[in-house]
Amino acid sequence: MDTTLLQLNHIQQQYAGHQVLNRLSLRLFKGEIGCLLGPSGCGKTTALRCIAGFEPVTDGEILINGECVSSVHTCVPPEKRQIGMVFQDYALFPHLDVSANIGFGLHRLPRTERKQQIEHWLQIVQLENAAGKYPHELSGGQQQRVALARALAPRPELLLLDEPFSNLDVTLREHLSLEVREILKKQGITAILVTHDQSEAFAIADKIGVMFGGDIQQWDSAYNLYHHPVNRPVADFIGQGVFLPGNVVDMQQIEIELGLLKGDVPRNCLPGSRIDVLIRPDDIVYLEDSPQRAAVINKAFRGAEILYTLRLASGSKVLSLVPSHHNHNVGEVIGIKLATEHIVAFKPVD
Ligand SMILES: Nc1ncnc2c1ncn2[C@@H]1O[C@H](COP(=O)(O)OP(=O)(O)OP(=O)(O)O)[C@@H](O)[C@H]1O
Repeated sequence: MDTTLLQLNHIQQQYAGHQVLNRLSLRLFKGEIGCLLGPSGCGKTTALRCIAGFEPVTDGEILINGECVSSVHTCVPPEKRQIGMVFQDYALFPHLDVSANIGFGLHRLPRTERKQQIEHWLQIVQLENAAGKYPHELSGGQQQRVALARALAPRPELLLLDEPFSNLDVTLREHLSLEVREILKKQGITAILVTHDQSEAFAIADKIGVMFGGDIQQWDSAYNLYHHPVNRPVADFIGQGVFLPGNVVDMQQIEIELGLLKGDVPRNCLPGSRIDVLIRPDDIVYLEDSPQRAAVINKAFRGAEILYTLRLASGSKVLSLVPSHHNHNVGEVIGIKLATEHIVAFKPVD
C-alpha cells in the first residue's frame, strides 16, 4: 500500500493581507516525485517555503509522515523537518571544494563514514573526477549536481527543488532533469519540485499540480493533464492546442468542422447546445489524399516533426504535428484527418 509522506490540507498563506495560498491541498506518496507548475506569481515558491518551514501557514495544516509540522498553532523549524533543498542559484559554498560541499551536512558522522558517504554521492552524481574542484571551476550543470548531492547526502525524508534547472540552457535542462529523476527514483527519494517549465515538469514528475491563484486546479499525471484536463484554464495552460466551436449531437457525439467526434460529452452540456472542443496538434494527422484540406499558414521545424499552423475552410486555425519528411511550404494546401481518441470540451465562455 502507498504510504503518504507529505500532505497539505487546505493551507492558506497571506502577505500583508494579500491571499497567496488559497486552501491548497495535495498528497504525495513515499518515493513519488511531485511538481507544482504554474505561471509566475501563482504561489509555487510560497507553497514550497511553507513545506520547508520558512513561512508559517495562516490556516490549514502540513503533515510530514503523518506528523503535523505546520498549522495555525505550530511551525516546526526547517532544520527539524528532515528536508533537503536545491535552489535555482545552486547556493554552493564558494570557498569549499566539491567534496566539502557534499560533506557539509554530514559533520555528525565519524570521519571514515563521512568520507565514504562523500565518495558514494560523488559517484551517484558522476563527479568523482571533480572532487577537489571549487564551484567556480564547474559548469552550471555540474554545480547543480553538487547541490543535489549535498542536499541528498544527509538522507532527508523529503527533497524540495525550487526551479533547479532554470539557470541552465534548454538541452542541459532536459538532460539533467531526466538524470535527476533517475537518481531520485533509484534512491527512493520523495521530492517536490517547483517550476513554470512544462517540459521539465513532464520529464521529472510522477504527479503535477497545476496552480493558479494560490490553489491547485488539478493534481495528476502528465498524461491526464494533457488528455483529460479538468477545466479550461488547465487545458489552456498545458500543452498546445486550439478550441474549435462544435454542436452537441447527443451525449456521445459532437459535430465540428472537421467531422464527428465520439466520446463522453461533459454532463453540463445538452444536445443541441454549442460547445468548445480542444484540438491538440497530435489530433490532426497528415493524410495526403484526404478530402479534408487546410492551408499552411505557418511552420516550425522541430527536427523529427514539423508543427504546422493550418487554416481550415471556415477560417479557424488548428495546429498539426507532422513527421518532418512531409515538408510543405507556407501557402500550400495539404490533406489532413481528424484523429482524436476522446473528447475534451467545455461550455463556451460567455
Ligand atoms: N515576502 C513577500 N512579501 C510580500 N509578498 C510576497 C512575498 N513573497 C511573495 N509574495 C507575493 O506572493 C505571490 C506569490 O509569489 P510566489 O513567489 O510564491 O509565486 P511563484 O508562483 O513562485 O512565482 P515565480 O514563478 O515568479 O517565482 C506574488 O504575488 C508575490 O508578489
